[in-house]
Amino acid sequence: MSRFVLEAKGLIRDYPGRGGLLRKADPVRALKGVHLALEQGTTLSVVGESGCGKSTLARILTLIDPATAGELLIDGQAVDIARHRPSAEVRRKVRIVFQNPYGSLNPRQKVGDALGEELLLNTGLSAEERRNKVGDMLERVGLQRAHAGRYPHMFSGGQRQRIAIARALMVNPRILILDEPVSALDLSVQAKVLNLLADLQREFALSYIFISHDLSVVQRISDQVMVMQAGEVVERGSRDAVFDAPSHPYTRQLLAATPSTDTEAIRARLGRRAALRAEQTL
Ligand SMILES: Nc1ncnc2c1ncn2[C@@H]1O[C@H](COP(=O)(O)OP(=O)(O)OP(=O)(O)O)[C@@H](O)[C@H]1O
Repeated sequence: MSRFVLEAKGLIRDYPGRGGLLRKADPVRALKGVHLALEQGTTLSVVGESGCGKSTLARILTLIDPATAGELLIDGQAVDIARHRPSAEVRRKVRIVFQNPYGSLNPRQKVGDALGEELLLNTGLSAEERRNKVGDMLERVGLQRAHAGRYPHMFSGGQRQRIAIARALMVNPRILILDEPVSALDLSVQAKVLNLLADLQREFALSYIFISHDLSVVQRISDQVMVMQAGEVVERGSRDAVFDAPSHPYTRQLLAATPSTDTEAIRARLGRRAALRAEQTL
């Protein structure tokens, strides 16, 4: 059996170009042959600036959108990436959490119903068993059983993201695709949600693809990091290798431009490396 829970090979995604009246526009190639391999129980972060193709990649890995070409393997088994909707099996194994839980939760549906619906669609549990499981999961993500009767607007942003994570976990997935999951949250709330994700990963042996433009967040959560620029992977490696000794100029540029105080240490190290390199070339 493959040691990778998720593998993508040569993923290509073309979007139709926006043409004018007189000319047909060329397609936009958002992914230009992306490879990735996610090991069981680890976190692989995908970083890069807006427009580099991160969300396109997330949507293909969850089979929300089809790829134009390439291969995708889940637990070593090839899945059909030309499909527009994931099969029930893939939907159970790979779940996505978006940046804005408000957008992904139905404002008119009680939280308990949103979570219970996952069990109704994917399991044969009775109403009482579903209620119990929903209550357990709400508690597990730091909320209360009674919160099941409330609507999404009655929660803070951080709580709503906990609800989105709980919903993603209802059917015991193996892989979570986290698409900028803390980018809309205040720094202190970010830290709590990141801690929750780390605890859940250990407890449920989850594997994460963590998509973010924020290097200080990526540094906290990742095992492996891959850097994307304009639809291509320009650098990949362990977190420490990428942060301590970035080999691609674009990665160095991203690190140098990261403003958060959290990354003072990164920049200090980068400065030390750059100084060392400069000394060596003298
Ligand atoms: N539906 C679409 N039609 C045409 N082009 C698209 C479409 N969706 C994305 N693109 C283009 O594909 C490229 C990658 O976009 P994508 O949204 O995946 O990037 P991203 O790194 O997730 O950016 P952001 O963080 O801003 O969401 C961009 O050039 C974008 O303009």
